[in-house]
Amino acid sequence: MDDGLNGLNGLNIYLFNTVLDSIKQSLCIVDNNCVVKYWNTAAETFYSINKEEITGKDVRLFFPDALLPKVIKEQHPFEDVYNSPKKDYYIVISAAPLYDSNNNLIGGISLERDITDYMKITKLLEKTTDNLTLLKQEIHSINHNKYSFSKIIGNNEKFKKTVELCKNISNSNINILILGDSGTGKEVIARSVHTQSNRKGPFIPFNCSAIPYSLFESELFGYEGGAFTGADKKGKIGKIEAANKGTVFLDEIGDMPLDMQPKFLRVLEDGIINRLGGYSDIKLDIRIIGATNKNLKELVSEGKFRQDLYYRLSSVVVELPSLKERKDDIELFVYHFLKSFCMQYGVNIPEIPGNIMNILVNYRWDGNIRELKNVIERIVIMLKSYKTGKIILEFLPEYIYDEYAVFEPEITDDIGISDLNTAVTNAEKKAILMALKRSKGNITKATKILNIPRTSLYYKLRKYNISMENKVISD
Ligand SMILES: Nc1ncnc2c1ncn2[C@@H]1O[C@H](COP(=O)(O)OP(=O)(O)OP(=O)(O)O)[C@@H](O)[C@H]1O
Repeated sequence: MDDGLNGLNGLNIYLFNTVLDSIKQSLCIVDNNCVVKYWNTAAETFYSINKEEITGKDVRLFFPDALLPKVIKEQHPFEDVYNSPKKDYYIVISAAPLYDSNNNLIGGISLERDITDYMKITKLLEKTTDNLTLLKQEIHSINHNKYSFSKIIGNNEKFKKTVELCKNISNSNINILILGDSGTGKEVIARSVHTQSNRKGPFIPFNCSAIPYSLFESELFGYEGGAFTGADKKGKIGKIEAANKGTVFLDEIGDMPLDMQPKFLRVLEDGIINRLGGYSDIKLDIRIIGATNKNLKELVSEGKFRQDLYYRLSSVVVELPSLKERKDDIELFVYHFLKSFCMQYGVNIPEIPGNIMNILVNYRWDGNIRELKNVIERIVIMLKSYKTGKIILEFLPEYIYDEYAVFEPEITDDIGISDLNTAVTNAEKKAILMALKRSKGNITKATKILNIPRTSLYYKLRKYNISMENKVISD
């Protein structure tokens, strides 16, 4: 007769132990009083509890929340129950009641799969996925908010006040007129206002001076199918309509043709447009930002710009200072653009020599920030191609360095009477010095003036011990 777990003896026990110890999962067998009858080697290793220690004892003494007592009580199997029996360890338990041949409950068995490594990898994966999501969001926000007030550079007080004003009115629907010379950042400001406004529609720029008169109306207001010869049969929406729920940026607004201005005034007043060749009004939700480097008031007095349009446009007028009015920001811009172009071109960020920074700070910058940005890009490109590792004066565009280059060698007329060889030598030295003076120390130009190869000039400089130390432009 089978007496359950207590019926295991001799060979049976030996075989039983060998089989169960070869299982890689932790295994525990208890009798119907929850007393441990078997504890395999894998369980010993995982829980650091010896067989001798636990066998014959109530499993609840070691594991108060063990699953086996529940299995025995409910006589119900459990499969793949997730548990973390100790910190940073994870298992999946399956447990079932055990019955003898007469179907009497004799105990329970549990098998535990160690999934710690799997859980660690899963957690790592989750973390990596989270990081990836964050990075994606970051990239999205960088790409979509390429223009935002936080990216606008400038510590100049006048400029900071202007930016503050723009920030404050971003959220309202008020029209803005931005005044400033070319390259002072009018479009950057307009785009930042749009980003900050949270208007759902797009930012549509339109340059009033870049569109031929014949296309102006159809480009800005759109047209109905067949409105004019060559027009698309389906018609086309104009820039203003395309910016519905967003912002239209009208650059060079002073150049808007006079006969277009009443039509545009209607957009400003009622948000209504009529496509070219169309009869129905199209109501839009539009914010207008205009910009110009011209004196609009003067254009009004000359009759080139409608006064009512001017007043309507200039609810808020923002004036951007030119770069020479914000000299205190030039160094900041230089370092900002240097860093960003070095990253773009894969060049180590170099120091800027004091004399070069001096030139950059004192230059006129008629083209404002755009011009400065282009000069810094040029410097970085030269740095990359010439692999000098440092910025030299010749990297500056010629029109800038010519203005600042100085080379004042001492040229004496007192050659004196001497033998012919000495006289020829002295004359040659003088010619070289004068050529260098005229070329402001530029070797290439001096060789052209002297009509000799570059190598010859270098040879003669050494021969006559002519130092180029006073020259601002290095060669
Ligand atoms: N405050 C600023 N911070 C960083 N970059 C700027 C700033 N202002 C202008 N820039 C850069 O200078 C360049 C010229 O700016 P933007 O096109 O806005 O000038 P603009 O006044 O609209 O010129 P234009 O009248 O010729 O259209 C752009 O490349 C822009 O990125």
